[in-house]
Amino acid sequence: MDQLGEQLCEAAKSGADTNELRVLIDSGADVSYFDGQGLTPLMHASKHGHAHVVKILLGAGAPWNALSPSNLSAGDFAMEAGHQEAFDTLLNAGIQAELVLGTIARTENKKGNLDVDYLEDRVIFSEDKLMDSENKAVMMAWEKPLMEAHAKAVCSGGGHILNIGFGMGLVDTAIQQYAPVKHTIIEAHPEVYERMLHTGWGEKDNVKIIFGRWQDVLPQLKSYDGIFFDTYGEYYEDLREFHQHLPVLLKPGGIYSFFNGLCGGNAFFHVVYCHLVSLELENLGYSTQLIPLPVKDCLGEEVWEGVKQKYWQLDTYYLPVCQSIQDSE
Ligand SMILES: C[S@@+](CC[C@H](N)C(=O)[O-])C[C@H]1O[C@@H](n2cnc3c(N)ncnc32)[C@H](O)[C@@H]1O
Repeated sequence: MDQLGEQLCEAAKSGADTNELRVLIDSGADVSYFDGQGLTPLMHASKHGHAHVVKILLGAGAPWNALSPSNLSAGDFAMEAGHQEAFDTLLNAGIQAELVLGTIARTENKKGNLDVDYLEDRVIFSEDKLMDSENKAVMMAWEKPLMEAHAKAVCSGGGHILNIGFGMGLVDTAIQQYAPVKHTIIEAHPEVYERMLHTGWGEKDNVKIIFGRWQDVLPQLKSYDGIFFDTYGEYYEDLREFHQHLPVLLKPGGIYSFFNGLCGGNAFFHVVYCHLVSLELENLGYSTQLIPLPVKDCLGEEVWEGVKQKYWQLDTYYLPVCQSIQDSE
């Protein structure tokens, strides 16, 4: 047991004054210390709403994204207890750190894992899911209501719709219900593509399928009234890269949306990433509205049977609806 670390945890818990904290830190107390409960000084301060302590610890280099044994971060503790000032301070720290380092999403892809060779591996189709060769879910049927809501958003202006990532075809089936003038689908996995052809997607009058990675087929694309993005085995960086192309791909007045599974295993990290992606889109000239959709009821434990990783563990899904800031004014 580290005496100074323990003392710092106690001081953080009791909301000690600035001097006391400084003396401890200057004497070498480890701001990243985990006590017997697996909690850091920052988690203790956040849990008890001592915003001044949170600021000092963050300033001294305490990691904002450390996790407790139950996978909660300091921000989760502040959020759960309703400590607004501590929460805002941690949120700001998280956004700043991720803007500079992008540490979480660079090591985690959409479904929360590293999947470099996904496009070369076999996939397994079943009625309620599409899995990769390691039994990680590429797409699951519980997302159907979400996909229907995404389709409604991107089809709101009619016209020409682009969807990236066919998966189980849930969003594309929903898009078809809006009878778009033209419906372009990009799919990169050979077996998913084959299945699209087998199930008649290649024969629909208004559908154009482009086989390949979106990164490679960009020169074949036009501009669209609605765009949806939902790939697998990619990182936040890929989503960011895709966003750089929006000014060319999205027509004036168009609507863009994407599957918002960012850090879907941790409520606070998810909030950080919702802010981050909105900020980055704003820098490109797009406003983002996040529409809350409750998902708790369609996500019982049985849904995850046979699936290697739960890529979504939160009660509410925030559906992004993005449009040019000029259009939204
Ligand atoms: C999560 S699923 C999409 C689910 C779909 N939204 C639905 O409603 O069923 C992701 C799909 O993106 C495809 N994909 C992965 N990387 C891609 C890329 N770089 N370009 C195009 N498609 C990609 C995968 O093969 C998979 O079919």
